[in-house]
Amino acid sequence: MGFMDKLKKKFIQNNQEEVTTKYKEGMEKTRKSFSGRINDLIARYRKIDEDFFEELEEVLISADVGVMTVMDLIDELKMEVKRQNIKDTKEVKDVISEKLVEIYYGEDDEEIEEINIKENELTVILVVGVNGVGKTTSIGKLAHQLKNDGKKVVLAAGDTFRAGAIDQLEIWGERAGVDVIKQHEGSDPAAVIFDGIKAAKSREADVLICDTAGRLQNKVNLMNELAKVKRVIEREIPGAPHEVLLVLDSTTGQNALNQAKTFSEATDVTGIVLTKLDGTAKGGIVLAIRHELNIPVKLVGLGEQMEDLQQFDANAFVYGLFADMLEEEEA
Ligand SMILES: Nc1nc2c(ncn2[C@@H]2O[C@H](COP(=O)(O)OP(=O)(O)OP(=O)(O)O)[C@@H](O)[C@H]2O)c(=O)[nH]1
Repeated sequence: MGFMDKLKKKFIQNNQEEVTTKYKEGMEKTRKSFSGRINDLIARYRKIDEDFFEELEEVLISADVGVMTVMDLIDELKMEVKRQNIKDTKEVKDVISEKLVEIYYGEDDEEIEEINIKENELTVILVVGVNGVGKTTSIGKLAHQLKNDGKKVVLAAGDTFRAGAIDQLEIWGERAGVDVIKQHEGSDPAAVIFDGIKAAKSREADVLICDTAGRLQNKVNLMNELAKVKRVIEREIPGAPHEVLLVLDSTTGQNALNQAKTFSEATDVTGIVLTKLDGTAKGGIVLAIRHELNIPVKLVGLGEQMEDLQQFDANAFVYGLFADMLEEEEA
């Protein structure tokens, strides 16, 4: 049984078909482009040779997989093709799917990296990222999901810089049915977050999600602002923040990678929220982020609905990428 068949079986056994459907739908653009180009390659090359690998390399790079990641992946593929003595290009697609999962998880045990939510104590999540990437939307969706899981959630409107950011967060708070702590535009973000902590404590909340402004023009300012916010949080709650989530827009490709570099230099980013994966044909960015920056992707945006923010699962991701392979077989 091939890797993709095994994946399918595993998802069915675990009653996770809903997850695979979300990924399949959300990754349609990437699948059509990426998998389509690989199909085209396979049709043109009967035998696996150097030229085949060279073209495959181009396909992977143009899907934003990242040059370093692609090099490693191609090396792995070459070894595996030799080891299994694969001659037929048709079989190679299954090997690619397997290696993509392996390259994502790297040396780690294959394990989904969940958001770190503490039991019986207040969890503080700091959310950073530049404007327009889907930060507010993602905070709203996360709040909604945590609330559905039975958690009491409070939001702190720490983006006091962008006009309208506070109102927007309030709208999401209303939608999700959670409290939003705010001050006026232009006030000190650290002060808002301080208020948020006080409120979360007195209301016995389980999770406090803090929005922040993401001004990138000046790295020193960004660093200072984030450091100040973190100091306030650490002082009030030892061991917090429990997560620093960086929101990136997957449609921005290399820019997203550059933002990740800048933010991880400014603060300890513990996880990535990758939005708008449904809006790009270059979903390979997930692999580049993980492999080249070594920061786990914890959540992905697969659409505009509340439930479309999904925990990242590399197996489901690869399943979404190559789902047409299984349908071909079934047909
Ligand atoms: N299709 C799709 N759209 C998304 C996703 N996440 C966010 N969006 C959309 O992206 C747009 C920008 O999102 P916002 O949350 O308003 O952007 P922003 O991050 O608030 O800006 P800041 O709060 O200033 O950082 C909105 O129209 C969202 O609906 C996603 O995963 N898929």
